[in-house]
Amino acid sequence: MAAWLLSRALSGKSGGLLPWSQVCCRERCRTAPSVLPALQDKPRAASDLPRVSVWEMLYRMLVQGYYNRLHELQLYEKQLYGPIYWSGLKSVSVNTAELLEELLRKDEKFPSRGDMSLWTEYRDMRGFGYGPFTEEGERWYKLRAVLNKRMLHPRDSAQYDGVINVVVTDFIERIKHLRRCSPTGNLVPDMSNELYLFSLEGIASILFETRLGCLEKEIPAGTQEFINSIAQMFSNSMAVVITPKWSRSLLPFWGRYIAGWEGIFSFAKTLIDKKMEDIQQRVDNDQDVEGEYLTYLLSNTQMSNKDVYASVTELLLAGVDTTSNTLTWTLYQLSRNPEIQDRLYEEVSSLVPADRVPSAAEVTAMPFLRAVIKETLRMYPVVPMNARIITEKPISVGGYQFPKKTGFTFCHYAISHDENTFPEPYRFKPERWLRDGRQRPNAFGSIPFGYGVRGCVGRRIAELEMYLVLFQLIRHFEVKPDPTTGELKSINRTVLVPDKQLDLHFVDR
Ligand code: HEM
Repeated sequence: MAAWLLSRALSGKSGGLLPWSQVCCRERCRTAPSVLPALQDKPRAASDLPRVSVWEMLYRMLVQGYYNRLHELQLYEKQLYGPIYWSGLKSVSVNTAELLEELLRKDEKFPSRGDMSLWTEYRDMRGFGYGPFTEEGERWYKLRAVLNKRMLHPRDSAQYDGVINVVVTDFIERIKHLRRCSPTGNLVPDMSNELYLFSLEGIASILFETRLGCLEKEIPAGTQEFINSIAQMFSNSMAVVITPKWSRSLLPFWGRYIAGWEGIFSFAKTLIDKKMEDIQQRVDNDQDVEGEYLTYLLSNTQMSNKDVYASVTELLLAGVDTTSNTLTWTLYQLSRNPEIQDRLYEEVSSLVPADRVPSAAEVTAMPFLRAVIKETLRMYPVVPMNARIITEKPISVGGYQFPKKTGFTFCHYAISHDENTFPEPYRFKPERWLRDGRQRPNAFGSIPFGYGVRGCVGRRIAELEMYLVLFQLIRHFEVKPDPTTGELKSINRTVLVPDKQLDLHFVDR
């Protein structure tokens, strides 16, 4: 997901880049504004704000090597320039919860994150439609109205607990198998990879209504090719953004990038076409058409096939790395905080009898389980920055007046590490989210799924997947760190990922 962030960062339209630099900041530190006092009635001109030039951004990213720590740059820039500043020519970085709230409450009817040409070009070439990520304006609005049904409301997503629980059960079996293969009998190497396979299998079983075999001992060849295609598309995206169009026939990146998309779409299309044939057969035989999400899209809506291909593919791409990396960070933190893990175990083992798997209603009613995921997403917002372009009219934010078409970059990572909102921001403290009489943090301090009508459509599914798998993992195993792993740092690969492999011990309860 988040291709738009990649292209914005590199085109200088975004706020989030790098360093901890030695670049002289003395002057800027003196001039960094705070937000204007509410008493000042006349908004100031946007040109009064400090500005990070495109060259500074490039220097920090390429020379100082912060290209993969864009989230850390948000913290540094806040010190340097204050809570709101220009990044490049067209984008303004917003770096406090209060300003973020002010801006998002003024968001438009058809919110836009900006240029998505990195993804739309392939769809245009092949005549596919656009999905929820790439579509804009009224067409996007209508598309979301269709996609939201059966997905966004907790009541709708709850119906997938059976499908997800089957995948979770297979995942637990896989963990047991991997443990047996290790010299100590309980070590599972490379949890990020395992959780990626789990997340792909989980979301595909909802979207395609079929199993891909990611959790089998031998992953089927077609599924492996699909996984490789996704990796190929993402790994060539950066090169495609930074190299000029004229070089596409000379350099290998564009060809590989397109080949990645071809593999992704052809796999998705095959599965969707097959489902369509099944539905047609049932209709021809006067049988009821029953099914999950894909059946709903194919049989109950006005969507054309090419729109279904695009939407299902985009939902799938958005739903794998996000969920799997959040789970990776959760297990990492739980392994290092045994007292928090014990408290979670107490909750999961006391609320559901040991001989059955939990339902959606049961896991969503577990306050500590929910708090653990919420705290993980605060510390490691898997989408560490986001964006909006306000296209229709001028807008004032923080006492400054911006012309229409101004882009805004949201510094989610820095905002969710602001110690004014979250005391001890670098400590994993799920209890800060409990509704037990304590004061709740500012809601805009951590909005990992975005906000408003353009917010994450898969949020409820993602939460359900994460609750169900975490429940089973913690009920079955005590998760312990492997001493060779040490401390993990987060790096930015459009989503926040660990800088090295995470191996964990799974000891039977
Ligand atoms: C931990 C898991 C996830 C996180 C943290 C996450 C986060 C986000 C964020 C921050 C956005 C941008 C929202 C905005 O601009 O206001 C987004 C958009 C989106 N997400 Fe998720 N997401 C997750 C899982 C999923 C899953 C499982 C799916 C698919 C079922 C999904 C599908 C999408 C789609 C399609 C969009 C674009 C929506 C639009 O533009 O209308 N996400 N997500």
